Amino acid sequence: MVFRPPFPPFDPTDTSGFSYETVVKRWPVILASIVDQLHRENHELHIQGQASLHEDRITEGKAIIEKVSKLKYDMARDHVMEPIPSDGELHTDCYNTELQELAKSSTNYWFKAPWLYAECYLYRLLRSYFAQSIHWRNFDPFHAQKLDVFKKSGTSIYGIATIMHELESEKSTLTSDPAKLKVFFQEMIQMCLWGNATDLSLLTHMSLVDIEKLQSVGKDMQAARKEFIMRDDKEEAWNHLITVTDGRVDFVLDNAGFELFTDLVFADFLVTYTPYVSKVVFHPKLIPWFVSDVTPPDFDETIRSLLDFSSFSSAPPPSAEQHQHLQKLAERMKQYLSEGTFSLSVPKETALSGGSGGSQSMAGFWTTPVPYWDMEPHDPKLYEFLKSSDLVIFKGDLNYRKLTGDIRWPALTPFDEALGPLAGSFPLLSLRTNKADVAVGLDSEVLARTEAKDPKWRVNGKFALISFLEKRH
Ligand SMILES: O=P(O)(O)OC[C@H]1O[C@](O)(CO)[C@@H](O)[C@@H]1O
Repeated sequence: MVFRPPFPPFDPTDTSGFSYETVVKRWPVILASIVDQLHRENHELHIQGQASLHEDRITEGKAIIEKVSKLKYDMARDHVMEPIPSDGELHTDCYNTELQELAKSSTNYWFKAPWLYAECYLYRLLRSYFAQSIHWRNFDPFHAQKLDVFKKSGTSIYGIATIMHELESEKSTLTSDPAKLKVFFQEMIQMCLWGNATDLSLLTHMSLVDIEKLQSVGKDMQAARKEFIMRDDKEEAWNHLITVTDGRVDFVLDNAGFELFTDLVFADFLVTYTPYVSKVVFHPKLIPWFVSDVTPPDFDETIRSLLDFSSFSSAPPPSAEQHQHLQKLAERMKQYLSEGTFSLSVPKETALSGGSGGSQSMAGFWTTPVPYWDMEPHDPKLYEFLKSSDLVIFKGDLNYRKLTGDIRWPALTPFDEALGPLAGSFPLLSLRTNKADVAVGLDSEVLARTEAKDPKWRVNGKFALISFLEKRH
């Protein structure tokens, strides 16, 4: 039995909502950037002076440019959403069956379809253009963008690596003092939460000396940040974690680059310093997704970049010590990966779409349009796997939208109610900066205060929700 929520989903028929703005402004820009990227790739092949060698690839590239341009045209004119072509990859039926359902209510149009469905459909449709080609099957149109932003994050990456180095020298003090561990755990959550913000000034500097300070004057600092965190379940998450011994944590990943680095650092902290966690599984997406989401090739590249001194630009340039700190941290992550302490939910060498034909692995579900409350009937294997986790951390805004179905829930709706049948299946922590209209589990006073302060709190990325829910036994 699929779950039927009591309210409708967000869609662009409400022209004051964020979904309308996305369809009108954001998606066209994303499509235009793909076209630009493909032109650049084709141009590169030309100027290499080997156009005849790459003729087939160039021709296919032009055909994909045409398809993306037509899509942009159709979208702007609110044309009907075409079925996903049979491209031999995952979920065509799932997307097309839903499209037929939408057709019954004449909502199979770009400006009428539920936003969550339409946005997932967009990335799956784009994938089909590349998947149907011979020479562009393994091409990620967002890869250059992801790498570029990551390379520019050097200053923060070196800063965090040095903090982790300092932590190491105090390991015995830290591991024997749960109060200190708790402070660090909470800081790690903050780092991970704001990891996708461009303004990284919200990152707290962490050292043992600072922890002492945090424990005494911490209230003020937390209060300053609390203003932006509209729901804060860090304490609940900690109280859960300390009941676990040698457990497994799952990260349902969001963005590649700096955000993935913060996820890896949090994971490193959990297994290196706490007795609670001895294994971490990272869940990537199998296809290029929402521009910056982590695919298996991105994951692999991140570890390689962290190990390579020349990867990052930072101002001022890093010192030899900073290089060493990052090297050591990255070596430890690499070791955790090789010994299985860290793992991906798919083999790490997995190509886009899971390789030829696409594999029915545990990563496929994340690129369906299905709200997570229907995870069990749609992907029982994944559901069972997550049920055996000691904590599942859902990163970012899109995961939050899928957890809550991107439904017009009143903001005071309890978090567990908005999760539908998923609630209580496993201990769940959602770390989300608000970039879409849906928000639940809020306190009425916090809501009123925030509304008065910044009416754009739902979508401007300045506010955040840390939502934890325990497993029901
Ligand atoms: O990377 P995140 O945090 O999942 O954010 C993606 C979000 O960005 C948006 O594309 C809007 O900017 C939303 O559609 C989506 O939920």
